[in-house]
Parts: sequence; structure tokens; C-alpha cells
Amino acid sequence: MFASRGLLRSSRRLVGGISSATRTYVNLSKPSTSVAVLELDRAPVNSLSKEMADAVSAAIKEAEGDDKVQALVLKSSNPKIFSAGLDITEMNNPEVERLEDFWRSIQDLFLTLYGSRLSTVAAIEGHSPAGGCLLAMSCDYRVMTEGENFKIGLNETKLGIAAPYWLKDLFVKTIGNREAELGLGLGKLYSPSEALSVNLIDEVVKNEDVLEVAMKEAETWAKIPPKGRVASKVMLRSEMMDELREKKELDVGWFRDFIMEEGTQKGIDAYLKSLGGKK
Ligand SMILES: CCCCC/C=C\CCC/C=C/CC(=O)SCCNC(=O)CCNC(=O)[C@H](O)C(C)(C)COP(=O)(O)OP(=O)(O)OC[C@H]1O[C@@H](n2cnc3c(N)ncnc32)[C@H](O)[C@@H]1OP(=O)(O)O
Repeated sequence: MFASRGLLRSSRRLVGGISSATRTYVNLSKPSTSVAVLELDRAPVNSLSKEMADAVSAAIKEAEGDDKVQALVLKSSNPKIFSAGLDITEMNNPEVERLEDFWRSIQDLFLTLYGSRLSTVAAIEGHSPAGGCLLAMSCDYRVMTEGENFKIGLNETKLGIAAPYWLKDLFVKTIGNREAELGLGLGKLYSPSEALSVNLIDEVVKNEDVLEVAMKEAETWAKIPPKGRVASKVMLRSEMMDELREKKELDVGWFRDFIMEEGTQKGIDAYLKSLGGKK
């Protein structure tokens, strides 16, 4: 019952060695035999458009395709922004078909990262709101750079939207029900020290140390015999993943209907205009 599809994914159809493969929006490299590094690289803020989400999913699968790789560090090319979350322009006055496909790509990214056979370490450089926090929480370990102006959390309510049920579940699993009630309800964004105090992240480090610390952590995980490590991960994560797989199209419908509502569109439009003060 527990052979969750996705985890323990077959690597047969995937490309083998990774040698600084560079593609649009992501850079994948392999600085050591057992650890790959996936850099998010979509200026200006690493927001997750459909194409960006697909690129990240593809890069994770490529890393999984190398049987020697046991761990993956997820980082950003921008030292101040890990990811600004979902690309809000995808949800602003969208074409329905594109909106639905966008959401499927986001679901797939979550299932791919959360369900990866690799041990995953998020090197959270700077801001990581909403979908950025989703990426971080989907990893096995989270290191964040210090700086109280950097924020991480689920701020959806402040945009006039709600997190999907599976993101809420992941939040509850990570920080517990009471803190999730406060965090979700208030759309709270946590500073690194606050995030550490509620276990949203595991470590706070100096900016210049983040990659080194994340790599060291990844090497530690990579040394654990994979059979037991992956089986443990499956036990902890498969229930949530299986539920989303069963409800995928229902979830697409909930997302579409919620986003297409006039009131939601007004909220998203106003929020987008407030960003950078330029749009
Ligand atoms: C009951 C049933 C419910 C069912 C509902 C189901 C599902 C709904 C799910 C919805 C889930 C949403 C999750 C999300 O991820 S929503 C996105 C949330 N993200 C944010 O709120 C972050 C917004 N951005 C910022 O706060 C800042 O940009 C920053 C990350 C702190 C960086 O600040 P700064 O360096 O000052 O950069 P700017 O603000 O000037 O931005 C530069 C540039 O980038 C644009 N931009 C920023 N973030 C995004 C984004 N997420 N998407 C698209 N574009 C973004 C910003 O507009 C600027 O553009 P211009 O230079 O052109 O003005």
C-alpha cells in the first residue's frame, strides 16, 4: 500500500551524469559524487511560472537519474531572494486553460520535490514567502541566511487568497496546528529567528556560509544507506502525496474557481500593483 508512486521513482529513462547542465531558469551541477546542486535562476525574484515549475521538476528528475546522487541542495542565484513564490501574473486575469495547466505544474513540482528519493536541503537565501516557503518545506532540511528583514511563511491571506489544503497540511506537519492557525490566519511572514523558533527552518547561518553549511548537511544525509532512508521518507510522506494524487483534478477545479472569482481577481490585481510600486 505504501509503494507511493513517485518516491523510489525508476531512473531508467533519465539522463545519467550531471555536469554543470544549464537550462532556462535553473542550473544543475554536481560538485561532489553524491550531492547535486539545483540553483533557481529566474530573475528578478525566482517566481514560479508554469515554465519555471516545469524546469525545477525536470531538473530534480535529472538529478535523481544519476544513481550515485543521494542528496540535492536547492539554492537561489539571488542572494536576497530564495523565491517570491508563485508567479502572481499567472493568476491575474488568466486564460482558464493556462491557469489549470499552471496549477497542475505546481502540483507536480510539489509531488516531485516532496517525494524525491533524494535527501533535499534548502539553502534559503533571503526572502521565501508563500510558494517559496512551499519549496523550502518540501525539502528534508532547511538552512536560512540571517537578516531579520528576510521573511519566510505563508502570506496568502494577505493577497486575498487561501493556501490549498495540501500546502496547509504541509504547514501543519512542519510547525504544528496552533502555530499554523496563527501563521495562516494572519498571513504571517517570519524572520529567520522567528522561523527557527517555530521549527519552520532548522538552522540560521551567515549569508556567506549558507551554501557550505547546506552542502555539509547534504553530505551527511547522503551517507545514510538509501534503502532505509527512502523507506522512512515514504512512510512519513506517502499519505499526503497519495491524497493529492487522488484529488488532483478536484484541486485544479477548486483553484480555478477560487482564482477566477471577481473578488479574488480584484485582490490579486491590487496586490500585484503594490509590488515594487511599478505595475
Ligand atoms: C478554499 C479553497 C481555496 C482554494 C485555493 C487554492 C489555491 C490558491 C493558492 C494560491 C497560492 C499562492 C501561493 C503564492 O506563492 S502567491 C505569491 C506570494 N508571493 C508574495 O506575496 C511575494 C511578493 N513579492 C515580494 O514580497 C517581494 O517582491 C520580495 C520577494 C520581498 C522581493 O522584494 P524586492 O526585492 O523589493 O522586489 P520587488 O518587490 O520590487 O519585485 C521585483 C519585481 O518582481 C515582481 N514580483 C515580485 N514577486 C512576484 C511574484 N510572486 N510574482 C510575480 N511577480 C513578482 C514585482 O512586481 C517587481 O516587478 P516590476 O519590477 O515589474 O515592478
